[in-house]
Amino acid sequence: MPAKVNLQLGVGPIRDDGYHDLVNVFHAVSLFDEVTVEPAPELEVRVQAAPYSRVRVDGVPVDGDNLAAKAAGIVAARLGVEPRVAIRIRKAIPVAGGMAGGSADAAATLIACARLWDDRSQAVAGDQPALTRDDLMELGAELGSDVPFAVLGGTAVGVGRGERLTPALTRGTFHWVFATADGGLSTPAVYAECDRIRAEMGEAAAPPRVSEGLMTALATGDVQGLGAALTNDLQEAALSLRPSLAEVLDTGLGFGAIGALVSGSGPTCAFLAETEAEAVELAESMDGAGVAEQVLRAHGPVPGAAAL
Ligand SMILES: C[C@@](CO)(OP(=O)(O)O)[C@H](O)COP(=O)(O)OP(=O)(O)OC[C@H]1O[C@@H](n2ccc(N)nc2=O)[C@H](O)[C@@H]1O
Ligand SMILES: Nc1ncnc2c1ncn2[C@@H]1O[C@H](COP(=O)(O)OP(=O)(O)O)[C@@H](O)[C@H]1O
Repeated sequence: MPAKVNLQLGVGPIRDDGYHDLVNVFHAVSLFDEVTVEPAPELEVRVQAAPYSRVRVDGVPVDGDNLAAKAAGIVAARLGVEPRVAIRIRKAIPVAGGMAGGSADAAATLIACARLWDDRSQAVAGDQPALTRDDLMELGAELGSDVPFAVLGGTAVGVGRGERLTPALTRGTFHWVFATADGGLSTPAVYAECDRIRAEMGEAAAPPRVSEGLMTALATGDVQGLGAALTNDLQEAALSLRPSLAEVLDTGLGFGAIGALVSGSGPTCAFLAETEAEAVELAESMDGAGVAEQVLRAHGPVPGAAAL
């Protein structure tokens, strides 16, 4: 189940329900959590770092608060069964890193549970599959704004709170380097800091619009154009809460990254490289500079969550 980076995160005014209106261009990258779901006497969640991964999983809940457990509950309720499953999560996506690892685990669990409980529901529903991918994306939106994209994958434009998706046309593969940070950032805290800074500056948030330059760069596979078009309205807030990220971004740009930004609410920073070979070089240089907890490499776009 892939991680994501936001190629454009346009944050508009705060809505009555407390969410912000967004233009959120999601891009799924080849950094995967692995989730297995098996029948069990009762709902159970186990979380560990994936083999060869140094992800710190201590902050991840192993009870009903885990997004994967909530996903199992929501599918069970829809199909009229009990959520009696053991969910095992092997994490390679940084936790609370702005790469939507929890959403990836939730998407995987939605798909796995729908498949596991499909037989019973088919008896009720005839030849129709129990739940289509669209149904699962709808259920996912109840779990979190990023979950529908984790089901869909690829590259997509999200509006509303980020849950209403349209796939974007892309050409080719893009190569990324990610610099993780020690300790996560809370998504609500970063949105609140963005509001605080705007209020302090007396700025009224305008409704965000999709960047045409970004869409053209994606459709034509123009890496330089993509690098120039990367934007994140939460970046200033993430930097305000974690000033050390400025040095991380500067270091990557200094080593020749053709674009750099904080991924979503951070603190992971994303760097675009011209080619795979340049990504390897950039990752080595970043590693040597010692400004990141961990340096990871990935490519995108990749498909969304899938049952194997
Ligand atoms: C910022 C983004 C960018 O993709 O993700 P991360 O970088 O954290 O992974 C998303 O907008 C996060 O999506 P997700 O993590 O699913 O958030 P949710 O559970 O829906 O909401 C958590 C909290 O974030 C804030 N929130 C979220 C979405 C939105 N459009 N406006 C908001 O203000 C609200 O404070 C909300 O209570
Ligand atoms: N399966 C899960 N994996 C990771 N975090 C989870 C999960 N379920 C719930 N959480 C909680 O959600 C928070 C944010 O998770 P995550 O999706 O990793 O980051 P982000 O929202 O920054 O992309 C974590 O700090 C953790 O408390």
